[in-house]
Amino acid sequence: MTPLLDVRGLTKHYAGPHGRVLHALEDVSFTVAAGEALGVVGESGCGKSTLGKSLLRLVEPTAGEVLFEGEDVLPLSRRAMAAKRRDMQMVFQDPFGSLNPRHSVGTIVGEPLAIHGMPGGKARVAELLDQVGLPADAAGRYPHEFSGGQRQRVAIARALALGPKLLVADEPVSALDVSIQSQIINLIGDLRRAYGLAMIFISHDLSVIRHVSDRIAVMYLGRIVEIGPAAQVFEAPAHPYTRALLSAVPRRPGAAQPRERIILHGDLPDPSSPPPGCAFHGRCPAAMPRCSVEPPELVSRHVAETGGTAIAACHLHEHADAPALEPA
Ligand SMILES: Nc1ncnc2c1ncn2[C@@H]1O[C@H](COP(=O)(O)OP(=O)(O)OP(=O)(O)O)[C@@H](O)[C@H]1O
Repeated sequence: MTPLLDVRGLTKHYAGPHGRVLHALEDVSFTVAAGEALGVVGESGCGKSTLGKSLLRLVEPTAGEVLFEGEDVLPLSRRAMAAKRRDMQMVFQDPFGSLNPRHSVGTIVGEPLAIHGMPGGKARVAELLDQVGLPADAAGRYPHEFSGGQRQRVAIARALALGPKLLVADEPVSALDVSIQSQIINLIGDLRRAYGLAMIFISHDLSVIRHVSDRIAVMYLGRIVEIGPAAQVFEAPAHPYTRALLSAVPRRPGAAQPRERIILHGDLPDPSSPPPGCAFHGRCPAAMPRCSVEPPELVSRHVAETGGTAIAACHLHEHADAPALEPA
């Protein structure tokens, strides 16, 4: 069956410092099925936002394909792409910057309907506000009258107005108080189920990603280094980078033993001069000599210990007789 979204070799280069090429996104491939939630996680600067924006062409990718329902959206004219955005919507991190302060909430939520000539008007806006848990009189008020969490509800209502099939949520709760974050995460989950929405949920925070994802992609320096079902990635992470990220997340209550904390030394390398070989080798506790020379491919390998399949870009995983990783 054709996946809803099929991303192939997606690459985005920016102009970097001193005339260099900044490799923000490098040869990224994955699929998302209708109704599925893919979490994308990685440190600041690894290319998560560039990925989200590239899918909707809010930045223009340098190379690759973004097949939405089997059709590559990258060659589409500006006009055809604008029409396609009925099906592909995005919610951003900053609920303060992403809403026009001069427009009432009713105008903001209703604008996509008006632009696309969709019927419904005020009644549909009222329905959307109700669905995101805002009072009916919110339509006549302005963004500054609302808290951060309420503004994010407005942004979500606007994104849902056209009945999209895919929602890209880029750090949608990172700017909010922790007490509000779970309310918005629950709201997104409820709406996703109600609308049968597929979602790409971008976050640097694995404990947030865990709650919302069917599958998880872990990014490092512009590439996916591990991807798989959420339970597999959480319970038996295959890539040493994933293991390090997870070691900082408290285990579920009742888990047998705490994870040993893996401290990563150094920073994310400079994406305008990526290291040779595996980009993670300089920080990797399991690095071997070949890691600094040969870039690893994303390969899948059956993990006897868990009975699952790990898909990771790591030389440790290229051979069936590779040494087993310790249970995470
Ligand atoms: N418009 C731009 N021009 C030049 N470089 C850019 C631009 N946007 C992003 N970058 C660079 O691309 C790399 C990836 O950035 P991106 O924002 O996609 O990462 P991220 O994982 O979303 O990080 P964060 O969570 O901090 O936003 C970074 O090195 C960033 O500095």
